[in-house]
Amino acid sequence: MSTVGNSTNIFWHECPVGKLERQNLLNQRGCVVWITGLSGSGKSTLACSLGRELHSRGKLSYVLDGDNLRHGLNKNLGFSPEDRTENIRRVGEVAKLFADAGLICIASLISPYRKDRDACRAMLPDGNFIEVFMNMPLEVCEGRDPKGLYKLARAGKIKGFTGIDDPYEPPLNCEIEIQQTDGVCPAPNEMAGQVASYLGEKGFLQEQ
Ligand SMILES: Nc1ncnc2c1ncn2[C@@H]1O[C@H](COP(=O)(O)OS(=O)(=O)O)[C@@H](OP(=O)(O)O)[C@H]1O
Ligand SMILES: Nc1ncnc2c1ncn2[C@@H]1O[C@H](COP(=O)(O)OP(=O)(O)O)[C@@H](O)[C@H]1O
Repeated sequence: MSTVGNSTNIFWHECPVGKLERQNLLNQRGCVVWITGLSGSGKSTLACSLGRELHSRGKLSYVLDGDNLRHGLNKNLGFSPEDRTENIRRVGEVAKLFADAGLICIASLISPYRKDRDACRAMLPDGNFIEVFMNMPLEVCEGRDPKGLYKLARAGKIKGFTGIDDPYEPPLNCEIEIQQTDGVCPAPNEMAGQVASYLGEKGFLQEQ
């Protein structure tokens, strides 16, 4: 195809070393673990704990954290619905490249809109987008409030804060759900273990 989006007269260049060869080199399979949930639900905590767990098993992963990416790649974006959609689209595209590189890419973003997450899922081969829903009640997230943002949002000092005056659409068909048992949240290493077990069962932690 020579026209894509606003680009005309462009051509795809195939490289001689492909995804399969990279995966064989790494003895793993590339995929995207997409962690979604409210601010304070534990997305970054799970992402880091999973990264550590995979590293200890000799598996190469990389964390794409929403907050961090807004310091660089996405620093021209705010929190309007359009900007959030563009934020998710860009991270979806980057995550797809990491998965193609053979890595286990861990993306942790609020990603509040279902259609945006589904668009990222559609970028990847079937089964290679693993959606993890941090299903923590708003009261728990607000009670943690490590950055004091809920307090500011309640005081009207931040407008359009997810869960307060901006929507969060929970996944309908996620692969993994992390939730409390009897009001207790699983410890970070338990959450990471749950995701790592899923990756193992699905064959991502070995070459094909
Ligand atoms: N209005 C508003 N709503 C939600 N969050 C806000 C807002 N303003 C700033 N923040 C901070 O930005 C972090 C979320 O960035 P994301 O890129 O993950 O958001 S999104 O996916 O585009 O919705 C989020 O980080 P986490 O707490 O780690 O989720 C907040 O620290
Ligand atoms: N499983 C957990 N158990 C107890 N506290 C947690 C857990 N996960 C996260 N936290 C705490 O909750 C707060 C928010 O976690 P964080 O990972 O920054 O959330 P998010 O990235 O979704 O905003 C932090 O203070 C963190 O230490």
